[in-house]
Amino acid sequence: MINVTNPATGALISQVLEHTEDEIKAKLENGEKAFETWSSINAHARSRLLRNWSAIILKKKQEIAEVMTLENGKLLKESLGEVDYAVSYIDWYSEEAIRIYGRTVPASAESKRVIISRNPVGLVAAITPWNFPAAMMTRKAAPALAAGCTFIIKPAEETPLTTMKLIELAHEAGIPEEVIQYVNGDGAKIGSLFTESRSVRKLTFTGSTPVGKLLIKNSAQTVKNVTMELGGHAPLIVAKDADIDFAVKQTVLSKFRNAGQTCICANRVIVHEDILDAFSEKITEAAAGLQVGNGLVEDTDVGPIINKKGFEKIKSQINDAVEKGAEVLTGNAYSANEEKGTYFVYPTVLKNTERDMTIMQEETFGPVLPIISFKELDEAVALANDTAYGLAAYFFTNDYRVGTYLHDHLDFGIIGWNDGAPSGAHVPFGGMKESGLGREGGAEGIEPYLETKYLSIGNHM
Ligand SMILES: NC(=O)c1ccc[n+]([C@@H]2O[C@H](COP(=O)([O-])OP(=O)(O)OC[C@H]3O[C@@H](n4cnc5c(N)ncnc54)[C@H](O)[C@@H]3O)[C@@H](O)[C@H]2O)c1
Ligand SMILES: O=C[C@H](O)CS(=O)(=O)O
Repeated sequence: MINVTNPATGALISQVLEHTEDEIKAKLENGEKAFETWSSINAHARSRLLRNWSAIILKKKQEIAEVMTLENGKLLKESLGEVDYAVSYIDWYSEEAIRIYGRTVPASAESKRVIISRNPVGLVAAITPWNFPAAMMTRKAAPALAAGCTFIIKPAEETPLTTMKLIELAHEAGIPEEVIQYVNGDGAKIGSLFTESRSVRKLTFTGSTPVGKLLIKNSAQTVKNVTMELGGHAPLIVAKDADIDFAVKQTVLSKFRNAGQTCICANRVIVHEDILDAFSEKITEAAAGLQVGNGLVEDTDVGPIINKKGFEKIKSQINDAVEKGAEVLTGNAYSANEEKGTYFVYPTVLKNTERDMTIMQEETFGPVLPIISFKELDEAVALANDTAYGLAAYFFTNDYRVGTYLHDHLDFGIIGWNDGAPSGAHVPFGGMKESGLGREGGAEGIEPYLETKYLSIGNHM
């Protein structure tokens, strides 16, 4: 059994059966068999079924959001927002389903004709993280189903309930049970079953970079098509001319969403030396004013850390920075109860950080904001790009030349210019370098679920 607990209280909220190896293999076979029927249903019918799914989820929005907050710990208002965000992917791909175009090209001889078509890859296996249990699932399931693929997912052990609920609602919407399925259990074990299986033609993973690397390696044995949405370490540059108050608001929005546990949270703030004190003072005041507590309580701004492992990583990064000379402007305070298994980190702002500090090199995944200063723009770019990651980056400036220079020189897949919240179903979300492979969302997000086939017809009249 998997014990699902509330990270804010430690209370056991549910127990979920782990699937056996035989059950998982049977589901994979069923998913492969169901592909023939599902992929032959016309795209307009698939589109309608996705719209049904979207409508049914929205009717259950409050219930789903409450379950999400109970198992994830995020604020109820964030869970409500995530349900809308998750549904936006289903809506977007319900429309893309009927816009998967092929084309003809001029043949090389009068007796020939050439037709190029786009076809679903087959059974898609997905593995998703705990931090967005609804959106990370629909960001994969919606384009896969729209393309005509069948789908099986292993949600994170911390947050299986939200994903299980969404799949139950998909069946209620008329999407057949074998077309979209879930399995629960140990990630490593199920990951191996997915990568070894020849029934699975596509593996899509959202999670940490180390696990992503392992899955890419193991997928080579059957040459699987892979999408990897991995770790991040977002820089946030505040230029000399920036509107400081606006930059502070957007930095708080980016940094403290989901208690700092998102892949695109600002992880390093790089501020021009002329405005360093003014920015530091304002961001510290804002961070110190955030309420920490249970996500179900209305006035809470920052919920719990998901587990002890995440909590200890955050603490170790703060301790390392302080030992190497960082100044704590606010935070570096904790509320932990080992017996209950509850862990809270108070919003923390660090100043006088240096590149050699762990917090400047590794993803934090917590409500901690290290600040470093720069003088010339190329120095800011060098600091920002000094990471193995390439997911999201942000900068705040009203100078067109500064903005275009930074856009051109920052090596990140997602860039927010005066925008701390750049995500959406309409844009190709994803990273460069060790932040992953492929994109999810937008026109690009259905491509990973399609194979291109061309037909050359000879001896034509
Ligand atoms: N790029 C994105 O879109 C995105 C979105 C959300 C989270 N993330 C990243 O995910 C990480 C946080 O999530 P997490 O702690 O759940 O990550 P994680 O990699 O530990 O776990 C993610 C999923 O992988 C499973 N898993 C764990 N070990 C596995 C293995 N050996 N083989 C197969 N599956 C395995 C887990 O059970 C879980 O379902 C952060 O690095 C964050 O940046 C990235
Ligand atoms: O944590 C990663 C998510 O993809 C962030 S977002 O909700 O998509 O912005």
